[in-house]
Amino acid sequence: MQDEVGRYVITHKDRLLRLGADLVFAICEDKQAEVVILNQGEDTQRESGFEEAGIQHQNYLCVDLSKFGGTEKRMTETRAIQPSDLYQLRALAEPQMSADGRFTALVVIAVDKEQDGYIYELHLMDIQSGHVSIISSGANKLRSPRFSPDGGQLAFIVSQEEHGEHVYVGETSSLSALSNWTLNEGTLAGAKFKDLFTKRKLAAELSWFPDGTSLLLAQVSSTLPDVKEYANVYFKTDGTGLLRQVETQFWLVPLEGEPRQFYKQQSGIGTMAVSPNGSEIAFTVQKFPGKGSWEADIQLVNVESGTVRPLTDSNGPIRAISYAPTGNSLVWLGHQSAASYGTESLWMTDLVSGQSRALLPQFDRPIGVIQKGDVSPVSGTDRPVFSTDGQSVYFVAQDGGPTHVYKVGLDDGTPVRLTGDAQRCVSHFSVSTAGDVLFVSSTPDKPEELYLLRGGIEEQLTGINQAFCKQVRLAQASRMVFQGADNWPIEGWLMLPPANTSTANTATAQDAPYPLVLVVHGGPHGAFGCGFTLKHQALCGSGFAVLYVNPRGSQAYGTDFAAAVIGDWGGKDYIDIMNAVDKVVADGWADGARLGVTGYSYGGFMTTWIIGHTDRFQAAAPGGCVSNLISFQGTSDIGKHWGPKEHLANVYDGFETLWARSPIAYVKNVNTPTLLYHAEGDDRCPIGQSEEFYTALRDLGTEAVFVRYPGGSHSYGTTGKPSYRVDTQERLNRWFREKLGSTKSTVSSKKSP
Ligand SMILES: CSCC[C@H](NC=O)C(=O)N[C@@H](CC(C)C)C(=O)N[C@@H](Cc1ccccc1)C(=O)O
Repeated sequence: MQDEVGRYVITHKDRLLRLGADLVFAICEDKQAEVVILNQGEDTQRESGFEEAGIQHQNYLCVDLSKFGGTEKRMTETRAIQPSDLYQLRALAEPQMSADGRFTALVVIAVDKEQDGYIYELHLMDIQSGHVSIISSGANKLRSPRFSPDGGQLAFIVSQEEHGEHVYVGETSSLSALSNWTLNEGTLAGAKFKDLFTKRKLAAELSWFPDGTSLLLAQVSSTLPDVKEYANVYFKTDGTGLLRQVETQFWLVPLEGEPRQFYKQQSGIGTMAVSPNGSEIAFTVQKFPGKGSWEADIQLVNVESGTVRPLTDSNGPIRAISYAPTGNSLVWLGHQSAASYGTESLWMTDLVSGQSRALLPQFDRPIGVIQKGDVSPVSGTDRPVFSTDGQSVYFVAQDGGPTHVYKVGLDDGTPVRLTGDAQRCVSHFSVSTAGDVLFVSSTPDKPEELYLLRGGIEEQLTGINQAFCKQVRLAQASRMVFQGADNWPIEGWLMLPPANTSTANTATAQDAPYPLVLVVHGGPHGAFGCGFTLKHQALCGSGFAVLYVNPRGSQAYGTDFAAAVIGDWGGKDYIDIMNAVDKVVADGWADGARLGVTGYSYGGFMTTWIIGHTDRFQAAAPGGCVSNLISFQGTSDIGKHWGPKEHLANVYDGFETLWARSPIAYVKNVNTPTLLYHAEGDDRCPIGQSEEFYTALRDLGTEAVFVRYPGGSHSYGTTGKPSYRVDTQERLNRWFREKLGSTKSTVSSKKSP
């Protein structure tokens, strides 16, 4: 305890006794560290099997050292971060706060190395005392924790493979008195939980009816025959596979008594919400299920009669719907554009007229979580929330790199940013009735933690990844603005390998120029941002500088910027990217003779495009790439409706245009050693796209390696088997080390990054 600990928090006194209480007290007194015993009673649950689940439950001990003002110092020995650190990192999701602001619920996800899967925990924290009860569902996915309107109950869903999906509910006060519990095979042995409702498959969400006596759940069943027959242009979706016959049933599930099915339909649903008086449900449906396009509509169903009323006649996607407290309108995320680069904004629909209007007509930025780093296997939580007085709406938006929580008045259209001005990424948020904002946030050099914004003051509530951060050297990201084609400003970030010192995470300017790996994002209408990205950190940990930029086409810089890549893949986007590379080489940060390039999806397209147009890179690693825009249109799940809009050409009357923009057309020019990687189950950019490019490279005698991951989907790199995720990054690190080396080279003057 070298003055590193400000407060020693112990959950149960008997644990301290086992450690030798007198000795601990004496050391703490000597070092002026405070001892806090959260629970004076005996720790009767300690042998609940929680440890077997492989999670360290002392996580919150680390947190509070900084929260309570303890001096935070780095351990004397740190090590380079590596791909397998995915096994150490935790993802945080779906934060919720009880109505009285006393409790928070949070889903914490860890990687289970042995089972090659994920472990889910529900953390219930008493904000005042800091006491945390942890309910582990092990390898069973736990989601949708929701407090009842008065905060007295907490419900959540656990998916248990062959046992179906279970909805559990318990009293918040009893749960918060628990220490740690492990959920086994459908029962919460000994805990004060009710196993309320079970179905084979439930839609993602769970909602309380306003009187707190029942829950809304949607059951989804689907069938897929052996021999499939399709008569629509659309027949598959990446991630879920071939189109199925789907039925959705809405259930009202009382805490006491029999569940009642009040409506069913022969199609799936998107999101749903309960009206403030509980009489009606709003839900979204796909508008043209056989077309594969993204238009959705809102429908309303009466809970008593089961009658349905269509509300909207929308031209674009609709998701994340929320009722106004008056029950007169709904807000949602989506857009009304036919373009392939349509950016989601914040909309409000009047429940009488069905008319919709944009609440942020001048704020041309994507609303919602569009990037959140690459650790978490689950999507962001970004449903807009009305203030209790119904006069304004809270939402998250990405403006350039950072993603923040904002608030907008219903009639003023000007967003006010609420979260601090750090280069940060808010990935999940919720708002209490008192207006407290609970959110999960990360930065390029700090993984996800939970924060509370109350009365204008922001407080970090957890330190779940803090112990890990103290073990490793993390690279910092320096924001830069480059000059792109037509002199457009192009935002990017340079990360340098952190110095091998025990005192700081600072980069070693004296070691420049570094071998550099350029990383290109997907989309092209994705965007890099400020989320913690293990890919970037692990490359830096291997000794590379990492450059990532948002070329034209990226979201978060306005519609015109996103549109500027349409019909021009490999054109000015390529110049934007290469100008950034030129700049960091010219400024002495990167060694122009040791350059690597990698990217996924559209980033894989750009990687294969780059090596067909320049020999400046010594190694390339395209992942989940598109190499042939012609075969893409007939084989990708979105090929037919999205491809022609993006490339302004289709296979029948724009063959030459598509060919001219296809990396495979330039494969003869490639001299760069290339490692291709792809998931075999990818239906977005089917593996044939890599097969075509790899086959041509080998046929032409160019050095190439092809790595195939069984199953999975286009998103296997964040949602797939952890061992495949780690393997991918280890191969990338090895490939670039082998081709670029990672040691210091000589020369060069440099400017500040
Ligand atoms: C629902 S249509 C959106 C398609 C989306 N493009 C957005 O710009 C997309 O899936 N793009 C693929 C590549 C394309 C099929 C050639 C892609 O790059 N996906 C990336 C990232 C991404 C996904 C969705 C929206 C933005 C970026 C990926 O999956 O990593």
